[in-house]
Amino acid sequence: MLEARSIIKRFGGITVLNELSLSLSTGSVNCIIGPNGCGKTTLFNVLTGALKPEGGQVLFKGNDITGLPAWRIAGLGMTRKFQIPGVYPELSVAENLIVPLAAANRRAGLMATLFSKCDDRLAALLDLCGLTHKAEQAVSTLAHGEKQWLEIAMLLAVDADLILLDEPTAGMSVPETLKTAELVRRLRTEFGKTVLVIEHDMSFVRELDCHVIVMLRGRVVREGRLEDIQNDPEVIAAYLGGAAVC
Ligand SMILES: Nc1ncnc2c1ncn2[C@@H]1O[C@H](COP(=O)(O)OP(=O)(O)OP(=O)(O)O)[C@@H](O)[C@H]1O
Repeated sequence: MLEARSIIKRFGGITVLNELSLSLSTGSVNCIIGPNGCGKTTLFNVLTGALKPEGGQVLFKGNDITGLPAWRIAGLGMTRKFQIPGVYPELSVAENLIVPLAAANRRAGLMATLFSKCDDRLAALLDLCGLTHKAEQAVSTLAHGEKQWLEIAMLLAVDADLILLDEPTAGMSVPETLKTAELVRRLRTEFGKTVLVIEHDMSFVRELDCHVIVMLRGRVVREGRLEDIQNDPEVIAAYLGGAAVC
């Protein structure tokens, strides 16, 4: 689905991504962990076209997308969630989902059925984010976690192949975090999506039970199951100067 080859990104004299390489297989859930400032968000910015790299190559579904503008990359099927929920607070939950559903229909050339074709998919998305009973409620009245889940469902509505989530559990309670892990797993199992998540919360990473990618100083230094990497000396040293990862 995605391959990053030797990506270099510098800000002034500082090299933030230092020949970073990674690849994501289609239909996989992947989680990037790494200490503050190691370049995780910068990587998302390069992958999605918000930043141009100084070196390297990004391949998405076999196409070279290096340096393409963000709107082109989004149109090719890569979508991203920021930490702060990007929802329309004055619209209802259902309306928030109908907007991206209609946009997807428009892209697919279904102009005559822009809204009428949304019904089945709307029900599935409301179920995914657990908000069927609040479909007509204004989004401004939702709890923080509910807004995050709604936005993930909105990403699904545009029918992207690759979904990038930047710290989706930030500010969530433990039950909300567990529910978010379940939702992200369903993106793969029920909808066949490829997912790449940045996350600091190790209980969430464990709950996701996915492929873990460890970043350190702008590179990928380890990959594998959480149970395999959590006792790695370099990974432990990267966190809190030696405290265990979990
Ligand atoms: N636009 C920018 N201009 C200059 N420096 C930047 C810019 N964006 C990021 N940086 C720097 O690049 C480094 C990596 O930042 P980045 O946000 O990618 O790290 P991160 O791993 O996502 O951190 P965190 O876990 O705290 O979110 C930091 O030193 C940051 O200050």
